[in-house]
Amino acid sequence: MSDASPYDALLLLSFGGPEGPDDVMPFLENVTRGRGIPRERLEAVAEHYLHFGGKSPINDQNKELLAALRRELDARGLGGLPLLWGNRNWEPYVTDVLREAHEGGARRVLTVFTSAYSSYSSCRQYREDLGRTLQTLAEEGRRLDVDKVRHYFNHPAFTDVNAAAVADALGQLPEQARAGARVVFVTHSVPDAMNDVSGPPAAGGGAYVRQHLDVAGEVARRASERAGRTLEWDLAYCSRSGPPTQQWLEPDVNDHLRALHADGVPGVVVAPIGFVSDHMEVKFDLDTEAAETAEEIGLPFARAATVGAHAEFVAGLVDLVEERAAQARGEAPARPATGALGPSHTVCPVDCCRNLRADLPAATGEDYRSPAVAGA
Ligand SMILES: CC1=C(CCC(=O)O)c2cc3nc(cc4[nH]c(cc5[nH]c(cc1n2)c(C)c5CCC(=O)O)c(CCC(=O)O)c4C)C(CCC(=O)O)=C3C
Ligand SMILES: [Fe+2]
Repeated sequence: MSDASPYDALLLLSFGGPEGPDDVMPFLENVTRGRGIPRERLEAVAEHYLHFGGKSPINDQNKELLAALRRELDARGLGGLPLLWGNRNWEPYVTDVLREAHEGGARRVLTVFTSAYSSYSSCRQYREDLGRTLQTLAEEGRRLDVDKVRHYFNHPAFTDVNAAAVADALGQLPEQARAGARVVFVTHSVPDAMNDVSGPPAAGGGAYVRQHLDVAGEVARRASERAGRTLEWDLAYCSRSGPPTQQWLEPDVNDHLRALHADGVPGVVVAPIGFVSDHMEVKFDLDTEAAETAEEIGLPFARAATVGAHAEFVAGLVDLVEERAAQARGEAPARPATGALGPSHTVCPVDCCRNLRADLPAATGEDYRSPAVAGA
């Protein structure tokens, strides 16, 4: 019998995205407030959204994931566990969602981020969103506690579903491009400085890249087994922003495709392991821009699916919910992980994925102290 106690609600915490053309600029202002993104970059990114009718794909993808999570929870006898959805940058905003949950009786909420890796952008910034929310609710006299599931980049469900997707995409390449095809794993670029401080300080930083390399190697190994031959692979990056003076992780996927073509590689599978669903970065930066680059140079190109709401991935997330709940009850559940890094920490250590701009309260960390509750 499944057990999610001591948690009384589960929250999917995500990025948020615009629902139509009028939302695009206000959304981008929410995302970039105080972050020093050049105006030209903002205008270019607004065009990406407008190219798709001003609507981000991310909200519908989250709704699909929520429906799949609901089915899996119900199937495991967790039909009574409320499932919530909140975002950082667009409605439904996480503060509103947790306020309403508190009103409905929730006191201890477990969260799953729609992001699998360690870094300020992919982990700590969500923890700060929760920290700010708990501060707001405390000022309103509401006490709520939150925890999160561990990073799932190396959970077997994540690596397995990605490996099947790579093998499928390989099969979509024209016959003559298949044998020597390269797998190009892609993730979101971040500033070098952000990568340098990613993960627990005790591990020496650089966790963002290290985790991706670990997943890439494991996914390639599993996809090679499926394909019956050893697949060569690289890691490339997309969606660089920020001023040109700042160093971000490279190579850019477009540059890398050109370099592979120049080396005589006959085809590529582009596998966006850095994304859990087909976000705008996947739809625009890969399916539109990188696909155009490949077309231009005559390089056969197939894009591997993201995990999305795949049943095996969803089951893995619910396994992680059960695992975290068991830990919260003082039990020692199995913590499966693929690759060389082992299961990630349960509670983020002090200065994990440090914020280089400001020191803000970040919930679900070792040094986090719940704010004083007004009137308590
Ligand atoms: C590591 C990472 C993830 C993966 C982890 C996770 O999933 O959270 C991610 C996700 C996402 N990023 C997204 C959108 C944007 N990110 C931006 C800006 C930035 N992202 C960064 C990093 C990441 N971002 C960084 C270092 C910046 C620079 C500014 C800053 O330091 O904050 C900007 C501003 C314009 C621009 O400069 O591109 C936009 C519009 C969307 C929504 C997509 C949709 O609508 O489908 C999603 C899921
Ligand atoms: Fe981003």
